Amino acid sequence: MCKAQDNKADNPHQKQQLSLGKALKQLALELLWIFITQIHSLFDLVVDFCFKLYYQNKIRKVGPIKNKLLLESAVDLAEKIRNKKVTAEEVVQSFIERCKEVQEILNVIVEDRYEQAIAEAKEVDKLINKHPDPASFKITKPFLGIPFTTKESNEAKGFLHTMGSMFRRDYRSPEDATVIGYLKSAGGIIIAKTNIPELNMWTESRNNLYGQTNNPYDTTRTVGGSSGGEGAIIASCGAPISIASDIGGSIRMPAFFNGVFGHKPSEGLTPMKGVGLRENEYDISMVEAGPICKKAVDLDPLLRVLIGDNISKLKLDQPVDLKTLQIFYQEESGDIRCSKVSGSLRKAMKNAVDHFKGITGAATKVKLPGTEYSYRLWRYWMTKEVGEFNQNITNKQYRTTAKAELVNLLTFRSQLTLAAIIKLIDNDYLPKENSEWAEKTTENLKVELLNKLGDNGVLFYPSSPLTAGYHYSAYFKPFNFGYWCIFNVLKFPACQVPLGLDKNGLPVGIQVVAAPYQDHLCLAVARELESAFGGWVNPS
Ligand SMILES: CCCCCCCC/C=C\CCCCCCCC(N)=O
Repeated sequence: MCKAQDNKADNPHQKQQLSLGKALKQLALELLWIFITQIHSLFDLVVDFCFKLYYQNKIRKVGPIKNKLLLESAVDLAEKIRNKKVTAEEVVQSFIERCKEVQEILNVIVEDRYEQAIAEAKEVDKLINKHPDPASFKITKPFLGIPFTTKESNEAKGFLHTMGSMFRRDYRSPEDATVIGYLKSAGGIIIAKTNIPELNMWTESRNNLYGQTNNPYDTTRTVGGSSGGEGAIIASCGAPISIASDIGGSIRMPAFFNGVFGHKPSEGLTPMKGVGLRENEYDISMVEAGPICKKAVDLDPLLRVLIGDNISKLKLDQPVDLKTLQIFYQEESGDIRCSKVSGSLRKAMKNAVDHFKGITGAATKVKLPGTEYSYRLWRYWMTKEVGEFNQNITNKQYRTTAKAELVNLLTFRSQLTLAAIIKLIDNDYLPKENSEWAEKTTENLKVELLNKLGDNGVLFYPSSPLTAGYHYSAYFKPFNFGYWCIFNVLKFPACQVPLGLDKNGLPVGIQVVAAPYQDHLCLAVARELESAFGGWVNPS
C-alpha cells in the first residue's frame, strides 16, 4: 500500500494531476468566498437602504463651539491652569455648559455633579494661588483642575452604578473604582457619567433606564458600545478626557464611531476593582481600562495615571524612531460573519500605510492566521471571565435563561433589552466552542503576530468593516465587532486612531496594534497620524 502511494507520488503525471486538483479546489474555495461576501454585501446594502428610508430627514447635529477652551487638549489646559492663564473654575464651567448644550440632542449624560465639580474647581484655584511652585503639579498632579467623565459602569463614589440594568436601578457606589481614584489623585474633577448598553454587552449604547445615545456626527447613527457615551461626549467637547473600559472593543469601538482616540492597554496593566462588577484588581482577563480623548497628546499622560505602579512595565519614556519602525497591515479579517470592509475604510487604511511608507520606506501586507475566527475565539475566552452573564443580568437575583426572557419579551414583561436577550440566546443555544481548537488557534495567532511585531513593529488593522451604522442596525450585523475583540483575545495593546470623515460626514480610522507592553509604539504612531491627517474633526 505504502509502496503504491510512493509510486504514485513519484509519477510526474500523477503529481501534475494532484497539484491541478489542489489548484481547482483553491479556485472553488475562492469563488465560494467571493459569492458569500457578495451576498453579505448585498444584504448590508438592503438593510442600510431600509434604515436610510426610515431615518431620512431625521438627522440633527450638535451646535457650534463658541468657547475655544473646549478645543484644547487636557495637557494644554492643565498647563494654562498651573500658569494661571485660566482658572480651573472657568475650564470646568466651560465643559459643563457644553455638556448641558449637547445633552438635549445626544442623550449622553446619565448623571452629573456639576455644582460639586465647580466647588472643587474653586478649591483647585485656591491651591494654585497659594502654592509656592504651582509648576511642580505637572509631576505630582498632571491633570489638576481638568474635568473628566466616565462610563456609568465604572464606580464613582456617590454616583448611580446601575450598569444600565433595571435590576440595579437604585444602586449607588460607596467608593471609587481604583482607576477613578487614580485620576482624582492626579487632580482630575469628575463632572458626569455617561451612557452604556445593559451590562456593557452590546455594540450600541441603549438601555431601559436611560434610553439611547446619539452620535454627534449624525444623530440617526449609533455611538457604539460599551463606552458609547464616552465616545460621544469627548467628540462633542463635553469633556476633554475620559476613563473607559474594553473587553471586546468597548474603548476602541466608540472612539472609532465618534472620531476620537482610544487606547486599550496591554494585558494586566490597569487595576479593575470597581470597573463593571469586578471586585478584584488584577484577575487574568481580556478587560482593561483605558483613555478616550480627542487629542493624541493626552493618551500618554492619561495612560500613565491609569496604570499606577505598573508604569515600570512600559517604555513610555523611550523615544520612538518612526523611520526604523516596521509596519504591517491587514485589510480584512477574513471572517465570513463580518461585513466587507467598505471603500472609505480601505482608503483610510491605504492613506495611513502610504504615509508610513514615506517615513519607513516599506510596509508589509499580512493575513494573520485565525483572524477569520475572531468572534468565535472571543466567545470562547469570554467563558473564562469571572461572573456568568445569565446571573449578572438579573443582578444575581436569580439565574435567567434565553427561553424565560423570550417568553417575558413576548408577553411585554421583560426588564431586559433585546441586546441582552440576544446574548442569552448566544449563551444558551449556540454550540459551545471546542476548547482545544480555540486555545491552539489563539496561540498560533499570538505567536505569528509576536514574531512579526517584535519590539519595533506595529500592525495597522481595520477598526471595523463599516462606519457608524444607523440605530438598531447592529442587530443585523452583530459580528462586525470581531475586528476589535480579536485584540482582547490576544491581549495586545491597540489604539484607535481617527483619520477624518467619509463622504457622509462619518468618522473613519484604523487600529494601531503593537506587541504586549510596546504601548509606546501605538501612541507614537497615533501622534504621527494625527499630525498627518488632522485627527479629531469638530462634529459641529
Ligand atoms: C439570534 C441569535 C444570534 C446570536 C448572535 C450573537 C452575536 C453577538 C453576541 C454578543 C455580542 C456582544 C457584543 C459585546 C461587545 C462588548 C464590547 C465590550 N464590552 O468591550
